[in-house]
Order: sequence, then structure tokens, then C-alpha cells
Amino acid sequence: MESVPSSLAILISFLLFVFTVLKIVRKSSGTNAKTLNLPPSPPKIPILGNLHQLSGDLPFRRLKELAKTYGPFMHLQLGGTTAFAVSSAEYAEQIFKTHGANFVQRPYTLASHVLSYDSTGVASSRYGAYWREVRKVSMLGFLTLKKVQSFHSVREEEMANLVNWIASRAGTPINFTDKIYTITYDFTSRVAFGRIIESQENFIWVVKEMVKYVEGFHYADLFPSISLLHWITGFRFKLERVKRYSDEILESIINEHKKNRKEKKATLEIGKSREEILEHEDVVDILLDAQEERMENDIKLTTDNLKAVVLDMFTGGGETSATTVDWAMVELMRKPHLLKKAQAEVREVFGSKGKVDEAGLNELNFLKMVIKETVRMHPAFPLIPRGNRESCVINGFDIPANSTVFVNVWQVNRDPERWTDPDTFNPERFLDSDLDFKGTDYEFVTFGAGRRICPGMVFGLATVEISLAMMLYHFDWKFPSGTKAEDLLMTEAVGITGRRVDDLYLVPIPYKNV
Ligand code: HEM
Repeated sequence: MESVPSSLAILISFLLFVFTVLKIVRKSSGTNAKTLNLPPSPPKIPILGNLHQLSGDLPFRRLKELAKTYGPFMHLQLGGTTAFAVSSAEYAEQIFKTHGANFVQRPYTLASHVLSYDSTGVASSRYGAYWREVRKVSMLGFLTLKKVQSFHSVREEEMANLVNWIASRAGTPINFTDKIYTITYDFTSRVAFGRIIESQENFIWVVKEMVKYVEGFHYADLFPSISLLHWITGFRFKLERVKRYSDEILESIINEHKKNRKEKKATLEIGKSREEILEHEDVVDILLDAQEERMENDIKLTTDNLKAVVLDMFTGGGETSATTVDWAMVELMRKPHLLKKAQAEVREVFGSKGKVDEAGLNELNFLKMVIKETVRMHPAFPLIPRGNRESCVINGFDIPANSTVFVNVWQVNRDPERWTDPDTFNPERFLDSDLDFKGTDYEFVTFGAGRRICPGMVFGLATVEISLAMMLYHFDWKFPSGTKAEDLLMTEAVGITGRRVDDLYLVPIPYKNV
């Protein structure tokens, strides 16, 4: 186990580090930490710094507890690295807006270096010309509102398949979580690769493994000067293994696209405008176009760069949306009056049509509030890592250049200074409120904010809305016998995303129109 929250792992690593003590002590004595006015910090122990205080629970939950004593802006020594943790809306605004042009880096992690082809995905790449170009290609190519809307038939089709499958299991328990993740990945695959690939199951497994590793709290990252650690902890071997699997799959997808490219283009190009051609291209096609074209600043996309961006898309598109749908359903099942209200709305809007389609989704005001409340309480990325390019001063505290700041989205979204009863799931709080997650309300930072705000927001929400609307329209739901709402574990699994720790099992009862 290489993730931090285990005291046993800390003890073992402590022994491993003994032979490097002198090296680290010499390094830390060379810093000018004492002369800086750093934010409050929990007491540190030699070598590990504050690492031991993050053990025993998920990092964002531990950070919330520590913030109760040490305040909303904490300095942490995590092994050999300097980090800061933000737990309030006020400080989130400092990072995302006031000092937004400075905190635009993604901190280096070994996992993103290995898995994301030398950190060349949109999410992992260093701020600069390359990042700007790949982000632009992704945004214009497949994440604009128009493009996302153009995928509506794929979304509706995949969801209709799921509805039929669930209807065939009427009255028997199904693993709701598993089905929602699978269908979301199927949909993402069709958008990204043009179809569901043969190795779909393996690829989903690969992504799940990656999500576990990219968290950024691994010893290899926390003691960057001891490269031996990458290998002794076995972390590098695990990363390389997952990378081999993912690379093989990506390579074959790209090769297939290259092979079919000429023929596809020739058919499409007859009498079609550039926009019309784009309409029919999948993500890999669009990236291959970008590879052929000269990008600004003479940036040339390599095939590895292309794979890194496709991986972002697959992880971003699949994992996050499914996590949100799953949590929404859990919360609704725990509050039957909210479930009924959401179902009544969906059935009223779509009753006359007898089916759900994307055209009517805008009328689902209550469902939109349910989704807002779900992403507030259960952000798909509970911690956003950012790095600063230059040293700066925040509210009188010195922040050295190249520090890592973890914005604790999970806690900022529950900041008691800004939210009433923040730990209660209450969609109606948005009834007369303009608060939104679009990047200007710093108490609601589920999608981040500023220059690196999530570019896939529209894409993700479109999937979440249609999935929930279909599930609520076509079925009534109950727990399998023996399961009670109050028994559901309301905590997250280890990893970069905030997916729930357990799968949700439910019994579907078809509504009359299925
Ligand atoms: C419910 C769904 C989603 C949530 C909650 C979410 C959340 C986030 C967050 C918190 C960030 C970091 C933002 C920051 O640093 O300020 C991010 C970045 C990113 N997301 Fe999403 N995301 C979602 C869906 C998607 C989808 C569907 C895609 C792609 C299809 C996507 C692609 C990305 C990419 C490429 C980045 C990196 C942006 C950059 O560093 O410039 N996300 N997302």
C-alpha cells in the first residue's frame, strides 16, 4: 500500500527512510522556513512533517478536522514537500481569483508523469503554450455547448439501452452503481472513439487503477529527492504496469483511426463544410486533425500527447459524471420525499411524450437543484491541486514559489460561514439563490475556477441530467430487503475522485410507461 492514510505504511516507510535521514535533514536545514511568515501549521515530526496527521481517514476529511484547530489556511510539511491547504471560501477566492494568474500550475506527481505521458494531458500539463493549445483543441473540438448537444442522440440511445436492461430485471436487486459507471463509460467511448471498443472492460479497469494512483499523496511524490523510493515502494512498478495496459489499448485505437481516416474523410468531405465534417468526427479524429495541422507557437502534437489528452477525456467524461449520478441517487433514496418530488416533476414534464429526451431537460428545475446540491456535497474531485509560479503573500502569509496548494473543495463547499446547515442535503437551498458552480462563487468550487476551471462542465452535466431524468422517470426504486437507508455508508473511496466507497444496490419497479 502506498497511499498515505495508513499508520502501518508510515511506520514501514519511516524505517525505509532511516538511511536517508542525513540527506533530508541537510536539505531542510538549508531552507529559510524560519524567516518566512507561514500560515499556522499542526505540530510536525522529523522527516514526516505533518504526514502522520493525514493518516486514518481520507485526506480531505483529515484536512477538514485539522482546519478546525489551525484555521482555513494551513501550512503543511508533507515529507520533503511544502504544501498549503485551503478550507474556506475566502481563501479559495485568494487562490482562484486574487492570485489566480499565479496559481495556475499543476504540481508534478510521479503518477501523472508516468500515466499521462510525461504530464502532457490537459489536466496534468504545466501552464504555458503547450497547455493553452491542447486545452483549446479540446474545448473547441468536443467540449463546446454545441458539440455537447450534438452528442444527445448517443446519450439518449445508451440510456434507453440501460432502461431496457433494468426493466428486464424488474423486482430484483441490481447493482445500480456498476450499471451507471458502465453506461457512462460506454457513452464516453462512443463520443471519444466512435464506438464501444472491444477492450472496454479492460480500459475501465485501467482508468479505475489510475484514479487510485493519481491522488498525489504517495511517498514517491512526498519525498521527491529520494528517487530510490519510487522503486522500493513498488509504486513505479505498479504505474508502469498500468501504463503498459493503457498504452496498448490507446495505441490500437489510434492506429485504427489512422487506418480508417482517409476513407472516412473522403466520404465526409463531399460537399460538406468544415463544421459539418466536425459534427461527424469523434475525439480521436479531432485530435488527429490537430496533429496534422500546425498549431500556434509551432507546437506539434506527438502521438503520446494525443494519448494523454484522450485519457483525460475518458477519465473526465466517465468517472466524474457517474460519481455524481450515483451520489444523487443515494441522497434521494435517503430522503424519499425528495425522490418523490423529483419523480413527480420528471413525469409531469415528459408524461405526454411518454419518454425522456434532452429537449425537455431545461424544464426540470427541481432536478437541477438536486444536481447542484449533489455536486456541492459530493464533489467528484474533493481536492484540487494547484501550484504557484512565483512567491507571493496571501493575507500577510508568505507562500514560496512552486508550492503545492490543495483547495479542499469538499470543505469549501461546506464552509459554515457561507452555507446554512452545510452538512444537510437540501436542494431547496437553491430555490431563491443565484449561487452556482460556474467559477465565480468561491463557496461553490466543484468545477474549480479561474484559468484551469474544468472545461468539461457542460459535457459532464449533460450526462448527469439525462441519466437521472431517465432513472427517475422510468422506475420507482426501493432497497433490497434487509437494507435500510440509514445503513448506507456516506463516505468516499480512496483515490483522486470522490466516488462512494460502496456500491448502491436497488430494486427497480417499472413505471407504467416503460
Ligand atoms: C461532474 C463532472 C465533473 C466535475 C465535478 C469535474 C471537476 C473538475 C475539477 C475540480 C477540475 C480542476 C479545476 C481547477 O483546477 O480549477 C477539473 C479539471 C478538468 N476536467 Fe473536469 N469535471 C467534470 C467533468 C469533466 C468532463 C466530462 C471532462 C471531459 C470530457 C472533464 C475534463 C477536465 C479536464 C481536461 C480538466 C483539466 C483542466 C486544466 O487543467 O486546464 N471534466 N474538472
